[in-house]
Amino acid sequence: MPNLGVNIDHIATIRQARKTNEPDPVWAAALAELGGADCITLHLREDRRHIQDRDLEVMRQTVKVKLNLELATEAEVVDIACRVKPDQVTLVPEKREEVTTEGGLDLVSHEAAVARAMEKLKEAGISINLFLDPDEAQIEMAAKLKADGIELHTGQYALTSGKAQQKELTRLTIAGEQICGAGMELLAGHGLTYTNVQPIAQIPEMAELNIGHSIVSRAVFVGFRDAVSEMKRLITV
Ligand SMILES: CC(=O)[C@@H](O)[C@H](O)COP(=O)(O)O
Ligand SMILES: NCC(=O)COP(=O)(O)O
Repeated sequence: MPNLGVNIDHIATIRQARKTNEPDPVWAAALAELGGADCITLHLREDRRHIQDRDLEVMRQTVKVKLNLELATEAEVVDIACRVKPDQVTLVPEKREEVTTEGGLDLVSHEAAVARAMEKLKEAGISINLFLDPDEAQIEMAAKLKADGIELHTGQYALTSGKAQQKELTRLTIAGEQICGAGMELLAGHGLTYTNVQPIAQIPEMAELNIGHSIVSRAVFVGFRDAVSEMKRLITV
């Protein structure tokens, strides 16, 4: 049964719509813990469209479960991570103009940049995951770089249905076998919802799912703690 990582970025998206101080993602993190979250995930984007440096600093002091920071390989954010020391980082690709993360890292083309970032983060004693598409060559490269874990990008699975979605699930399952076979931890996330999460949670050896947008959306109507509890129940049946 996987752990639940709750991504609180989009609480900060609402706050940044007015550039004020509410709603506070720090409150959301506390309520997520009360609702059963095993990990709090936040993404410090280069353009600071949602999470701000202050959010990371305060959460480092207040979050009692695992703190997972998503970041690109840019030196500026890598240096922040090395200073603040979250328990875990997940290196992700970033395009300034994208609405949301559109795919996994391309390790084959960006090996040097990823290796540079990993070296600094390792020196700071932080566990490192890479956010990848379910692609054999990418996973092989991640093993070569000695990543601690791989978070599989489930965005394509989430965007499809029927046979196409089944095919994506098979790709993710095969990638999961490769990841575990190489001794890395298996995680997954992006676009997961209350209706599509269960087949992903049942992939053998799935250690953790990171889920944000769908939980924040439901929380608007039922409250954050209940929205998290409901997701936790779904992935642990
Ligand atoms: C890498 C990833 O999947 C997350 O960062 C998540 O999607 C929330 O952040 P964005 O919506 O800004 O991509
Ligand atoms: N890495 C995926 C994540 O943290 C949450 O993605 P989403 O559920 O907001 O699409």
